[in-house]
Amino acid sequence: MELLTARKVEWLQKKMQESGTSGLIVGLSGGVDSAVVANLIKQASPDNSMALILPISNNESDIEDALLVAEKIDLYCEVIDLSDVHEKLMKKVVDLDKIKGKASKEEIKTSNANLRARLRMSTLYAVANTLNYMVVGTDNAPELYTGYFTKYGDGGVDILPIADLLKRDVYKLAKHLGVSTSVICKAPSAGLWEGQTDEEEMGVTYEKIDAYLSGETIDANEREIIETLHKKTQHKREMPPQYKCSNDIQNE
Ligand SMILES: Nc1ncnc2c1ncn2[C@@H]1O[C@H](COP(=O)(O)OP(=O)(O)OC[C@H]2O[C@@H]([n+]3cccc(C(=O)O)c3)[C@H](O)[C@@H]2O)[C@@H](O)[C@H]1O
Ligand SMILES: Nc1ncnc2c1ncn2[C@@H]1O[C@H](COP(=O)(O)OP(=O)(O)OP(=O)(O)O)[C@@H](O)[C@H]1O
Ligand SMILES: [Mg+2]
Repeated sequence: MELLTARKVEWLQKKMQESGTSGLIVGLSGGVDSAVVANLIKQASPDNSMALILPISNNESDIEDALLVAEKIDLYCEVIDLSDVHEKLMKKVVDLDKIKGKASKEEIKTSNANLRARLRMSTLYAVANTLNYMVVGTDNAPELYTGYFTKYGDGGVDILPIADLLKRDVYKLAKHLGVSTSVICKAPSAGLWEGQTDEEEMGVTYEKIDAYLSGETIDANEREIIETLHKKTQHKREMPPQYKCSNDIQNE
């Protein structure tokens, strides 16, 4: 874990140097992924790293956990409450003639949830642009493989230092880095609605996705869920398709 930490810290420093950026910023949720990334950016850039806590009607305990993570490693941290902005924007969306009374509750819930992630992304970039920082993402290997992230939301970042880690390795690294038990022990949640947990929404546990990605044998129905999620979300791992006028048409 010590060597892994050192390699990741060196990699972040190299990426900063190559990009000509001056620092690193992460969104801190009170969950384990962002706690690990917060530790890595603090080590990589002690004087030019920061975290933003961006509550949108979040649990008070998550905000407290996020503050504790930052405090423990002396990472500069500020809070911007986005609840009002989110509520106002969402109201304008649901009031559109094309949507009002026509979209289902489920469709609105999804849009409402993903808007949270995209407002956080916009806020992180607003700060990063001002300070010439890079936005550091927190997606891990199972999340990337299953596409369990919001396109251009929490997926909209500049670099992904824990993209290679299985969830079980994120926990190991978190323990090594001294992340508190309250953060490590809570159920992974995107926090996009009350009571949401990653595993319930995906329909498969991180343990099984980790096993699948490690080449271990898992139940056929679980493999099916993982492979379906992966296929359905391929578009999130690629650049948008670009229309190119073919030579045939140009010659016509
Ligand atoms: N085949 C295709 N080719 C190109 N684009 C395609 C497409 N299919 C959909 N799209 C586009 O993608 C959009 C759907 O993707 P997206 O907006 O991502 O939305 P969605 O499919 O809902 O995926 C987000 C999922 O990630 C979860 N999440 C979000 C944020 C954080 C975390 C976390 O772990 O913390 C988890 C969230 O709970 C939800 O299950 C569509 O509205 C459409 O614009
Ligand atoms: N309230 C928040 N404030 C700031 N950033 C947030 C907030 N909620 C989510 N994020 C950002 O979105 C990322 C994706 O959330 P995700 O739930 O996958 O990670 P996590 O909360 O760090 O860990 P876990 O998956 O174990 O809950 C977070 O790591 C964080 O960078
Ligand atoms: Mg979370």
